[in-house]
Amino acid sequence: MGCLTTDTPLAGVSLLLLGCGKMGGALLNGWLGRGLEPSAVHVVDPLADLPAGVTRLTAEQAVALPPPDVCLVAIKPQVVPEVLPAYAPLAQAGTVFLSVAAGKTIDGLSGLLGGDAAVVRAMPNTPAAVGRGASVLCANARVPAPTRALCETLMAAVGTVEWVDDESLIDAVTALSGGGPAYVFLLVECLAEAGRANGLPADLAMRLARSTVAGSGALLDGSAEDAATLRKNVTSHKGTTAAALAVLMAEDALQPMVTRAIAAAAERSRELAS
Ligand SMILES: NC(=O)C1=CN([C@@H]2O[C@H](COP(=O)(O)OP(=O)(O)OC[C@H]3O[C@@H](n4cnc5c(N)ncnc54)[C@H](O)[C@@H]3O)[C@@H](O)[C@H]2O)C=CC1
Ligand SMILES: O=C(O)[C@@H]1CCC=N1
Repeated sequence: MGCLTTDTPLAGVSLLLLGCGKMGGALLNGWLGRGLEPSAVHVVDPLADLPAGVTRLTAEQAVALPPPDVCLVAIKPQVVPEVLPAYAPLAQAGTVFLSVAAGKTIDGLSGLLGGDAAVVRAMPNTPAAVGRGASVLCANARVPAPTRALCETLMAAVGTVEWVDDESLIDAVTALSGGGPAYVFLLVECLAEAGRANGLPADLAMRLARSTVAGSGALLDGSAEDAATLRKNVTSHKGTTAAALAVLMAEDALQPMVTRAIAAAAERSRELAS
């Protein structure tokens, strides 16, 4: 297993990526930016553009090489059942499979890898590309403590990490933080469109929407206050924000809609298990 140090925690870790699209690529960019050596990374992905120094392999080549410390599974959930069995020899040789595939359960993944694989199921999000991801991890009993620590080190290198023992929670995690960046970006789009509808030039509205959401995220991140307090700090008594929040916080407005959206995503995650 790769040697971990606090200075360069990713130095010496060997990695195989199955899939280097939006999420696999975001994680890889984050890891390379934090000291992972490109020469220690092999990727099986027929289509993705790869960063300089990273080697592309076929599945046959990947299983013929010495087993990597970690195999990241970042292919679409729908192709996992047909793709994963070819990598069973790596599982038998001690590689831990770190899967970010939505919905795919630890038992299901382990079964595709021969039945007794060490599997960590993770749900990250794309801000990992800039070191600001949020991941939740869950491991099976076959993952020894040092391997668990290695997976935590990898995910912690690109953002916050939390562990859960109850794997069923990962469906709601997927709905909230896995897809969460999309909802925030939609808010930017909605703000920009609302600004345009209220008379602003479209490009100015989009610039204001982007910097308002990014700035609010930075303020939230650096603040000891909770989100409700930061919201109240903006809201003057009988002022303009209060007028907007009366619409957004009406009984049938944003909260029930967001709760329904998260429930729909969690249900889709459960469906993707099979
Ligand atoms: N995009 C996101 O924000 C997040 C995605 N995920 C999960 O990450 C996984 C990947 O999703 P995305 O990156 O969004 O999809 P994507 O379509 O961008 O990437 C998938 C990649 O897999 C490659 N691929 C297809 N067949 C392959 C094979 N047989 N062997 C190796 N590579 C193959 C494709 O060429 C593509 O580059 C999914 O399981 C998804 O649930 C998890 C958290 C967030
Ligand atoms: O939309 C999806 O299924 C994946 C999982 C979380 C974010 N993207």
